[in-house]
Amino acid sequence: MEKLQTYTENLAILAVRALIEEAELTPKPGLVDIESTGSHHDMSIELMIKSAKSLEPAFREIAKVSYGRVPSQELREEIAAIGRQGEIDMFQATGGVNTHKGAIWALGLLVSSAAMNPGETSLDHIAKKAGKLALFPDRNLPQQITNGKRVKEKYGVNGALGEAQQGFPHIRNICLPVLYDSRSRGIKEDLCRLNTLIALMASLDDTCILHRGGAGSLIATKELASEILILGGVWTQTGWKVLEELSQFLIKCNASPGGSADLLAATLFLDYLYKNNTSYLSEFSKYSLIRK
Ligand SMILES: CC(C)(COP(=O)(O)OP(=O)(O)OC[C@H]1O[C@@H](n2cnc3c(N)ncnc32)[C@H](O)[C@@H]1O)[C@@H](O)C(=O)NCCC(=O)NCCS
Ligand SMILES: Nc1ncnc2c1ncn2[C@@H]1O[C@H](COP(=O)(O)OP(=O)(O)OP(=O)(O)O)[C@@H](O)[C@H]1O
Repeated sequence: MEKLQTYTENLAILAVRALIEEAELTPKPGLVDIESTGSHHDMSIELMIKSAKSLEPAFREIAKVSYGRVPSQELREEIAAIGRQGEIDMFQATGGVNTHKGAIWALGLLVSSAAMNPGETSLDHIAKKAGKLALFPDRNLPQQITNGKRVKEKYGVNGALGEAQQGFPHIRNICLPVLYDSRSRGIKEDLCRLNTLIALMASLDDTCILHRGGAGSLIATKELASEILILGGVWTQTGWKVLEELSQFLIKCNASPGGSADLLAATLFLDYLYKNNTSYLSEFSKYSLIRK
């Protein structure tokens, strides 16, 4: 019983920590970070941190109900109800600003999957099992039109739902390999994470960018991000110059890669599981690496 409590508690703490570390990563093109609010006029770093912390009870509850279970229709709907309560908690904490809706979705599913199989060390399996859960329909989903639904219909892209249902291919095939490859070159951790974000932006059909900036913005974002990678990464002088160009471009068209930010946070969460094998992490001190 005590072990279960420690484990589910730790998963929730790590999910919040991933959100805070994503927000604090600086610089990030178009997104909220420590030095800039990017293309978001109603957000700040303080608001992002407050929002992240407000989500801990929802993640804890998701971990608790998922513990030792397998993906099923019943579990899917239980998680959806908790996720929606998490959204309410977020809006309450932020005074109505959508700081983390997409992140609740991705991290909620991954927390659930990690709790289903305590001790699972394959990040691939955790991401794929989260995808199996997302394949069950949520029959209680409110029938409201969202920004994501609008652009998915208009441009025929997958969006957050498709990414999850496919078992998070961007995390498995791009983020984790890029993050680990960058680290193996001895690059500073912040730059490894930033390069991972850029690799995501070069490939993801981010409905946040499509909704605010249209197809032209998404194409240009992907091109500039790809150029950074071709130039050798954000740590090269020429790569850094294009990164600055990308930031200016996103601000100019008021677009933001919110979906990529969510998947970076989800990658960091999986990375903590890998590094710490959290199943029995008992000495973890709450938010130990998080700035006050
Ligand atoms: C599937 C969700 C994200 C709704 O998606 P939809 O595209 O309709 O909505 P919306 O535009 O409001 O939000 C999408 C968000 O996803 C992120 N995103 C955008 N593009 C992508 C992408 N290609 N891949 C991943 N995430 C993306 C962005 O942050 C964006 O803001 C989700 O909110 C939902 O269905 N929630 C119900 C609660 C639930 O089932 N929770 C279970 C896990 S907690
Ligand atoms: N550091 C970050 N900065 C900004 N957005 C982030 C960050 N991290 C994650 N996000 C994601 O970006 C999404 C918010 O993007 P955006 O404001 O474009 O969405 P929206 O509310 O659908 O659009 P709009 O604000 O135009 O109505 C959140 O759901 C969140 O999950």
